[in-house]
Amino acid sequence: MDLRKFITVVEDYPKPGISFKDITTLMDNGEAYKYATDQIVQYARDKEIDIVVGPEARGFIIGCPVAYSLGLGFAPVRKEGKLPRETVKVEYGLEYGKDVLTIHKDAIKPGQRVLITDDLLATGGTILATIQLVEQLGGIVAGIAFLIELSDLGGREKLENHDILTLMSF
Ligand SMILES: O=P(O)(O)OC[C@H]1O[C@H](OP(=O)(O)OP(=O)(O)O)[C@H](O)[C@@H]1O
Ligand SMILES: Nc1ncnc2[nH]cnc12
Repeated sequence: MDLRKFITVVEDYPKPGISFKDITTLMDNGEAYKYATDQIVQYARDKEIDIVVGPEARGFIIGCPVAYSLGLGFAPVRKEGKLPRETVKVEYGLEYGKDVLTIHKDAIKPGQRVLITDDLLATGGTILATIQLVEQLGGIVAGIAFLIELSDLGGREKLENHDILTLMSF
């Protein structure tokens, strides 16, 4: 299936010069959403994953159905102030800003193998921060899966020591 045709490109959103890749037109198509989810599940199957982790908000949309399908749990990475118990945190840069990501301190046990999911790899800031959070807790990043890679923003180069899957690129 050609997943690219389900992505809507919105120019100059949320700021002039940004070409926004809107995944909602993939998610609201049951066949395309299932196909994309199944591709990631297939990628993860032989990696002996213990838990799926994804950053808010769009990492949840990708990671939760993958975790469900693999029969695994999902641990959310959230922006600061959103998780109620003790967290670890890391500051990171975005294509259009800066923020702090957190995860519950007990979300991952040392030695657990983690699949990280997100919708899109741009500069790689979000995913690098997520990797740091997982590793701070002693988790092993066994795979990282995205729907979309923006190939001009250098994210892939920052992840060169990791096993990554992207389902389409722009
Ligand atoms: O590779 P990067 O340059 O870090 O950019 C990619 C990240 O940016 C978007 O999330 P955003 O922070 O906009 O949050 P949202 O999912 O809550 O909209 C997107 O969902 C990725 O997580
Ligand atoms: N160009 C883009 N489109 C959609 N989400 C993004 N997150 C970071 N850059 C993005």
